[in-house]
Amino acid sequence: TTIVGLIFQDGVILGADTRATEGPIVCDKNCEKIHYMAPNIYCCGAGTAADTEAVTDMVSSQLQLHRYHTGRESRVVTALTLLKKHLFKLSSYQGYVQAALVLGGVDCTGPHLHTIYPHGSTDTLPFATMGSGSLAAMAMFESKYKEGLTKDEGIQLVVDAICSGIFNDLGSGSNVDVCVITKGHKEYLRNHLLPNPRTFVNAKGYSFPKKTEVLLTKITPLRERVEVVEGGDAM
Ligand SMILES: C#CCCCC(=O)N[C@@H](Cc1ccccc1)C(=O)N[C@@H](CC(C)C)B(O)O
Repeated sequence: TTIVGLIFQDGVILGADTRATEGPIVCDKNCEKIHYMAPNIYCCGAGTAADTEAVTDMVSSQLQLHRYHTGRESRVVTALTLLKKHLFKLSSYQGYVQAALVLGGVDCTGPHLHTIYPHGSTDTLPFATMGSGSLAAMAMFESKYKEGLTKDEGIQLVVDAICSGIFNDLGSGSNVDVCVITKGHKEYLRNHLLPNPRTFVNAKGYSFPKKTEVLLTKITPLRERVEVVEGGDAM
Protein backbone atom coordinates (compact mmCIF):
# COMPACT_ATOMS: atom_id res chain seq x y z
CA THR A 1 0.00 0.00 0.00
CA THR A 2 0.89 3.62 -0.65
CA ILE A 3 -1.22 6.12 1.29
CA VAL A 4 -0.47 9.85 1.70
CA GLY A 5 -1.79 13.09 3.09
CA LEU A 6 -0.77 16.75 2.87
CA ILE A 7 -1.97 20.13 4.05
CA PHE A 8 -2.55 22.74 1.34
CA GLN A 9 -3.71 26.34 1.52
CA ASP A 10 -7.41 25.52 1.87
CA GLY A 11 -7.33 22.25 3.81
CA VAL A 12 -6.19 18.62 3.51
CA ILE A 13 -5.74 16.22 0.59
CA LEU A 14 -5.54 12.43 1.06
CA GLY A 15 -4.41 9.87 -1.52
CA ALA A 16 -4.20 6.08 -1.87
CA ASP A 17 -3.42 3.32 -4.32
CA THR A 18 -5.94 0.50 -4.84
CA ARG A 19 -3.96 -2.78 -4.61
CA ALA A 20 -4.58 -5.51 -2.02
CA THR A 21 -2.13 -8.38 -1.83
CA GLU A 22 -1.72 -11.79 -0.24
CA GLY A 23 2.01 -12.40 -0.46
CA PRO A 24 2.94 -12.29 -4.16
CA ILE A 25 -0.69 -12.44 -5.28
CA VAL A 26 -2.83 -9.36 -6.02
CA CYS A 27 -6.17 -10.24 -4.44
CA ASP A 28 -7.92 -6.95 -5.22
CA LYS A 29 -6.94 -4.68 -8.11
CA ASN A 30 -9.27 -1.84 -7.14
CA CYS A 31 -9.94 -1.72 -3.43
CA GLU A 32 -10.80 1.39 -1.41
CA LYS A 33 -8.31 2.56 1.20
CA ILE A 34 -9.72 6.01 1.95
CA HIS A 35 -12.39 5.55 4.63
CA TYR A 36 -15.18 7.90 5.64
CA MET A 37 -14.94 8.91 9.31
CA ALA A 38 -17.22 11.95 9.38
CA PRO A 39 -18.52 14.48 6.83
CA ASN A 40 -15.31 16.52 7.36
CA ILE A 41 -12.88 13.70 8.22
CA TYR A 42 -11.43 10.83 6.15
CA CYS A 43 -8.77 8.23 6.96
CA CYS A 44 -6.41 6.22 4.74
CA GLY A 45 -5.45 2.73 5.91
CA ALA A 46 -2.47 0.44 5.35
CA GLY A 47 -1.69 -2.95 6.90
CA THR A 48 -4.23 -5.74 7.34
CA ALA A 49 -7.31 -4.85 5.30
CA ALA A 50 -9.69 -6.30 7.87
CA ASP A 51 -8.08 -4.31 10.70
CA THR A 52 -8.06 -0.97 8.87
CA GLU A 53 -11.71 -1.40 7.83
CA ALA A 54 -12.85 -2.53 11.28
CA VAL A 55 -11.06 0.16 13.28
CA THR A 56 -12.13 3.02 11.01
CA ASP A 57 -15.75 1.78 10.86
CA MET A 58 -15.84 1.49 14.66
CA VAL A 59 -14.50 5.00 15.28
CA SER A 60 -16.72 6.45 12.52
CA SER A 61 -19.75 5.08 14.37
CA GLN A 62 -18.49 6.45 17.68
CA LEU A 63 -18.04 9.87 16.09
CA GLN A 64 -21.60 9.79 14.76
CA LEU A 65 -23.01 9.02 18.20
CA HIS A 66 -20.83 11.79 19.61
CA ARG A 67 -22.21 14.24 17.02
CA TYR A 68 -25.76 13.35 18.03
CA HIS A 69 -24.80 13.90 21.67
CA THR A 70 -23.05 17.25 21.18
CA GLY A 71 -24.95 18.56 18.17
CA ARG A 72 -21.62 19.67 16.72
CA GLU A 73 -19.26 18.78 13.87
CA SER A 74 -16.68 16.13 14.77
CA ARG A 75 -13.13 17.25 15.42
CA VAL A 76 -10.12 15.48 13.91
CA VAL A 77 -8.46 15.26 17.33
CA THR A 78 -11.47 13.27 18.58
CA ALA A 79 -11.03 10.66 15.85
CA LEU A 80 -7.28 10.61 16.56
CA THR A 81 -7.76 9.99 20.28
CA LEU A 82 -10.40 7.28 19.77
CA LEU A 83 -8.13 5.48 17.25
CA LYS A 84 -4.93 5.61 19.31
CA LYS A 85 -6.60 4.58 22.58
CA HIS A 86 -8.10 1.57 20.83
CA LEU A 87 -4.91 0.47 19.10
CA PHE A 88 -2.80 0.91 22.24
CA LYS A 89 -5.28 -0.80 24.55
CA LEU A 90 -3.29 -2.71 27.16
CA SER A 91 -5.94 -5.40 27.37
CA SER A 92 -4.67 -7.07 24.22
CA TYR A 93 -4.13 -4.99 21.14
CA GLN A 94 -0.59 -3.59 21.65
CA GLY A 95 0.21 -3.58 17.97
CA TYR A 96 -1.59 -6.78 17.01
CA VAL A 97 -4.30 -4.78 15.26
CA GLN A 98 -2.24 -3.95 12.17
CA ALA A 99 -3.76 -0.65 11.18
CA ALA A 100 -1.35 2.03 9.96
CA LEU A 101 -3.42 5.13 9.29
CA VAL A 102 -3.22 8.61 7.75
CA LEU A 103 -6.05 10.68 9.27
CA GLY A 104 -7.06 14.00 7.77
CA GLY A 105 -9.82 16.56 8.03
CA VAL A 106 -10.90 20.16 8.55
CA ASP A 107 -12.86 21.23 11.63
CA CYS A 108 -13.61 24.39 13.63
CA THR A 109 -9.94 24.58 14.60
CA GLY A 110 -8.66 24.34 11.01
CA PRO A 111 -7.02 21.62 8.87
CA HIS A 112 -5.37 18.64 10.57
CA LEU A 113 -3.24 15.72 9.38
CA HIS A 114 -2.04 12.85 11.56
CA THR A 115 -0.49 9.41 11.33
CA ILE A 116 -1.45 6.57 13.66
CA TYR A 117 0.75 3.47 14.01
CA PRO A 118 -0.44 -0.03 15.00
CA HIS A 119 0.95 0.29 18.52
CA GLY A 120 -1.03 3.49 19.05
CA SER A 121 1.59 6.21 18.61
CA THR A 122 0.58 9.29 16.63
CA ASP A 123 2.25 12.18 14.83
CA THR A 124 0.97 15.57 13.63
CA LEU A 125 2.49 16.58 10.31
CA PRO A 126 2.16 18.90 7.29
CA PHE A 127 2.65 15.89 4.98
CA ALA A 128 2.73 12.14 5.66
CA THR A 129 3.02 8.75 3.93
CA MET A 130 2.39 5.18 5.15
CA GLY A 131 2.44 1.64 3.82
CA SER A 132 4.97 -0.40 1.84
CA GLY A 133 5.22 2.38 -0.74
CA SER A 134 5.68 5.13 1.83
CA LEU A 135 9.38 5.65 1.09
CA ALA A 136 8.74 6.03 -2.64
CA ALA A 137 5.97 8.51 -1.83
CA MET A 138 7.96 10.41 0.80
CA ALA A 139 10.77 10.92 -1.72
CA MET A 140 8.29 12.94 -3.81
CA PHE A 141 7.04 14.92 -0.80
CA GLU A 142 10.54 15.70 0.53
CA SER A 143 11.57 17.02 -2.86
CA LYS A 144 8.36 18.81 -3.93
CA TYR A 145 6.27 19.77 -0.87
CA LYS A 146 6.01 23.40 0.16
CA GLU A 147 3.56 25.38 2.27
CA GLY A 148 0.66 27.22 0.63
CA LEU A 149 0.08 24.76 -2.21
CA THR A 150 -3.04 25.47 -4.28
CA LYS A 151 -5.68 22.76 -4.66
CA ASP A 152 -4.44 21.75 -8.11
CA GLU A 153 -0.80 21.77 -6.99
CA GLY A 154 -1.73 19.69 -3.96
CA ILE A 155 -3.70 17.14 -5.98
CA GLN A 156 -0.85 16.85 -8.49
CA LEU A 157 1.69 16.27 -5.71
CA VAL A 158 -0.54 13.61 -4.10
CA VAL A 159 -0.94 11.92 -7.50
CA ASP A 160 2.85 12.03 -8.04
CA ALA A 161 3.48 10.49 -4.61
CA ILE A 162 0.92 7.70 -5.05
CA CYS A 163 2.21 6.97 -8.58
CA SER A 164 5.73 6.73 -7.16
CA GLY A 165 4.46 3.92 -4.92
CA ILE A 166 2.37 2.32 -7.67
CA PHE A 167 5.33 2.06 -10.04
CA ASN A 168 8.16 1.35 -7.59
CA ASP A 169 6.56 -0.73 -4.81
CA LEU A 170 5.20 -4.18 -5.60
CA GLY A 171 2.82 -3.88 -2.65
CA SER A 172 1.13 -0.96 -4.42
CA GLY A 173 -0.54 -0.70 -7.79
CA SER A 174 -3.49 -0.01 -10.09
CA ASN A 175 -5.29 3.29 -9.52
CA VAL A 176 -5.11 6.57 -7.59
CA ASP A 177 -7.92 7.58 -5.22
CA VAL A 178 -7.96 11.16 -3.92
CA CYS A 179 -9.96 12.99 -1.25
CA VAL A 180 -9.93 16.81 -0.94
CA ILE A 181 -11.25 18.27 2.32
CA THR A 182 -11.79 22.00 2.89
CA LYS A 183 -13.92 23.98 5.35
CA GLY A 184 -17.51 22.95 4.66
CA HIS A 185 -16.71 20.94 1.52
CA LYS A 186 -15.18 17.56 0.58
CA GLU A 187 -14.56 15.79 -2.73
CA TYR A 188 -13.97 12.01 -2.75
CA LEU A 189 -12.40 11.32 -6.15
CA ARG A 190 -12.65 7.54 -6.53
CA ASN A 191 -10.30 6.30 -9.27
CA HIS A 192 -9.18 9.87 -9.97
CA LEU A 193 -6.37 8.43 -12.12
CA LEU A 194 -6.27 5.10 -13.95
CA PRO A 195 -2.58 4.74 -14.89
CA ASN A 196 -2.68 0.97 -15.46
CA PRO A 197 -5.51 0.18 -17.89
CA ARG A 198 -5.97 -3.49 -18.83
CA THR A 199 -5.45 -3.67 -22.61
CA PHE A 200 -7.96 -6.14 -23.96
CA VAL A 201 -6.53 -9.17 -25.70
CA ASN A 202 -8.73 -10.28 -28.60
CA ALA A 203 -11.36 -12.50 -27.01
CA LYS A 204 -10.86 -15.07 -29.79
CA GLY A 205 -7.10 -15.15 -29.15
CA TYR A 206 -4.92 -15.49 -32.23
CA SER A 207 -7.22 -16.74 -34.96
CA PHE A 208 -6.54 -16.26 -38.64
CA PRO A 209 -9.05 -16.23 -41.48
CA LYS A 210 -9.06 -19.40 -43.59
CA LYS A 211 -6.40 -19.76 -46.24
CA THR A 212 -3.95 -17.49 -44.39
CA GLU A 213 -0.50 -18.22 -45.85
CA VAL A 214 1.85 -18.82 -42.92
CA LEU A 215 5.25 -18.01 -44.36
CA LEU A 216 8.37 -19.45 -42.71
CA THR A 217 11.64 -17.87 -43.71
CA LYS A 218 13.54 -20.30 -45.98
CA ILE A 219 16.27 -21.81 -43.84
CA THR A 220 19.53 -22.26 -45.73
CA PRO A 221 21.25 -25.52 -44.69
CA LEU A 222 24.29 -24.80 -42.51
CA ARG A 223 26.64 -26.38 -45.06
CA GLU A 224 25.60 -23.81 -47.64
CA ARG A 225 26.24 -20.98 -45.17
CA VAL A 226 29.66 -22.02 -43.87
CA GLU A 227 32.74 -22.68 -46.05
CA VAL A 228 33.86 -26.16 -44.99
CA VAL A 229 37.67 -26.31 -44.52
CA GLU A 230 38.86 -29.90 -45.22
CA GLY A 231 40.76 -31.38 -42.29
CA GLY A 232 40.09 -28.38 -40.09
CA ASP A 233 40.07 -29.05 -36.34
CA ALA A 234 36.66 -29.08 -34.68
CA MET A 235 36.32 -25.82 -32.69
C1 LIG B 1 -5.49 -13.46 3.53
C2 LIG B 1 -5.21 -12.30 3.46
C3 LIG B 1 -4.88 -10.92 3.35
C4 LIG B 1 -6.14 -10.17 2.96
C5 LIG B 1 -5.80 -8.90 2.28
C6 LIG B 1 -4.84 -8.03 3.09
O1 LIG B 1 -5.09 -7.64 4.21
N1 LIG B 1 -3.68 -7.72 2.46
C7 LIG B 1 -2.77 -6.74 3.01
C8 LIG B 1 -1.39 -7.31 3.13
C9 LIG B 1 -1.46 -8.35 4.19
C10 LIG B 1 -1.41 -7.95 5.52
C11 LIG B 1 -1.50 -8.92 6.50
C12 LIG B 1 -1.66 -10.25 6.15
C13 LIG B 1 -1.70 -10.62 4.81
C14 LIG B 1 -1.61 -9.67 3.83
C15 LIG B 1 -2.76 -5.56 2.08
O2 LIG B 1 -2.89 -5.69 0.87
N2 LIG B 1 -2.63 -4.37 2.67
C16 LIG B 1 -2.73 -3.14 1.90
C17 LIG B 1 -3.78 -2.26 2.56
C18 LIG B 1 -5.12 -2.97 2.70
C19 LIG B 1 -6.11 -1.98 3.28
C20 LIG B 1 -5.64 -3.45 1.34
B1 LIG B 1 -1.31 -2.43 1.90
O3 LIG B 1 -0.89 -2.14 3.22
O4 LIG B 1 -0.36 -3.21 1.21
